[in-house]
Amino acid sequence: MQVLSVTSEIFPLIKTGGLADVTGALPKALTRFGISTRTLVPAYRPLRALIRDCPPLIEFEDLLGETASLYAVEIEGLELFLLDAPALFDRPGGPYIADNGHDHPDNWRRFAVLCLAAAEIAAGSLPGWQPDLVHTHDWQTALTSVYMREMDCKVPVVLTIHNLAFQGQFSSSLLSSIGLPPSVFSTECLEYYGDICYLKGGLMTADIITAVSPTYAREILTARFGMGLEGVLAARRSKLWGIVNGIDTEIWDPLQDPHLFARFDQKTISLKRLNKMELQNSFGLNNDDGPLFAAVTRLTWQKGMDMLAEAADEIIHGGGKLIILGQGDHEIEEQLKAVADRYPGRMAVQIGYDEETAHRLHGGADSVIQPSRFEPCGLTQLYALRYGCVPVVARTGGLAETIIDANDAALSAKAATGFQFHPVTTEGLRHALRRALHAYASPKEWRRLQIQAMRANYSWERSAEQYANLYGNLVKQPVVRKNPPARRLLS
Ligand SMILES: Nc1ncnc2c1ncn2[C@@H]1O[C@H](COP(=O)(O)OP(=O)(O)O[C@H]2O[C@H](CO)[C@@H](O)[C@H](O)[C@H]2O)[C@@H](O)[C@H]1O
Repeated sequence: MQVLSVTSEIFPLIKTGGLADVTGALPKALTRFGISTRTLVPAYRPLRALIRDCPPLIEFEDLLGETASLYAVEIEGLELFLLDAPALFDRPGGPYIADNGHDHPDNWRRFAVLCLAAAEIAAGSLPGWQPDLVHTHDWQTALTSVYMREMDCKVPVVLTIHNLAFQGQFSSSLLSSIGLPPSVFSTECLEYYGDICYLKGGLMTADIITAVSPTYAREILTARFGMGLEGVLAARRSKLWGIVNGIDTEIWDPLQDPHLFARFDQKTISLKRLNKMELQNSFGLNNDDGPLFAAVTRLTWQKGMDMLAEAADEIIHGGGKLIILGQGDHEIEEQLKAVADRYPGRMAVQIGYDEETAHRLHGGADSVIQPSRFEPCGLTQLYALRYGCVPVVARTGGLAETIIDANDAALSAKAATGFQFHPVTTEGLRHALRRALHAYASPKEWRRLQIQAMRANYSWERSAEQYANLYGNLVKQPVVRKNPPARRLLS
């Protein structure tokens, strides 16, 4: 089966968050089911070197008035189509945000062009290759299925929601500029409170919708987590599935990780201490026996990092230390830095995005904290499990279903892998941190939690099979089945 995945980011080429991890890992995991994926991604400025000496596969003469070229390249086992539209993608800044910290003002146009190119490919524009199925991700690529419907292209489409908070909502006056007829400006398609909403268009026109965990798939049907789209999702409920993300166990492997000072596995977990010391030294923290907590995340309200700023004293007064790596809302960055200034030698904050430090933090920290107010799946807690960090997480979304709380029953069943808290408040977080500090004080109990965490299996194997089954049902091609099919969401 041939699949066209359409995405605005993909690891290792361009990443701002978990979306890239998933779009980079899933194609590799799907190959064992006979599924071959080609991924369409914009040729952003840092990626243009990859196409310098390649001839284009085809030229698009008019994608919403832009000329663009399509290149095929293979990188680290990923087959990519790079869409080179220099006026839209060859510029400074990140995929979504300009150097001035604001969204690129023409994001509506940049991602519409990406979607239109995807639809053209799906409809057969490429000589010798046409996908059996298209897989889109989040609002940036959700318009693909709208364009496909307008072209009467019948190739089935799966749309994955990684985060419903980002919807691609723009003025309805732009409709003709994205080449769509007035008929799509209806509640059945793009219309959303008088505006146009790219994600809604995708939700209404994709054949199947997936959310990145079964819990999140249920949550988004409620007003609390549905972000205004709960009604749309309810209308499409029979097409909505939840499949939990996996992790790339080659890139996130404590035994092979090139970024670690000391590599380890379950048997040699005591070596983790060396990473902790190296980390504490490099961040200017004291090298005492207290537990080292870490957080690697966007510093935003979603991720609850303001709550962590308020609860950090619980860690410090309990004898622990804390390192935070992240960037995001200026206010939360300043709030965290101000707390760190109060606790020299015990708390450090690194503002920025740094893949290597993220690995080192997982390699050395005793615990990773993820106090998200909502979390579709979450990957950091899965990396934490694999690296023997005992996670402290909010009981929401994918966090609720991937971490087994260390309550009495789970402890005696030797199943516990971390600490959950609910309600998701600063007080709730403080309570969970106290529980973690208490557990750390018993080395035997802590070691057991670490080993149980490391035994949890969140590789892509099972989840990729669930995607393969969904694809197989849509294109009516059997795939190799090893586990039961994905759970459909019924009532
Ligand atoms: N400052 C920093 N430096 C280095 N690395 C950093 C970093 N900040 C974050 N990261 C990395 O970015 C990724 C974040 O992924 P998450 O899944 O935790 O959240 P995100 O909200 O981006 O993803 C959304 O999509 C994913 C994928 O579906 C869902 O799991 C998630 O719930 C949803 O919100 C991880 O690989 C993490 O290590």
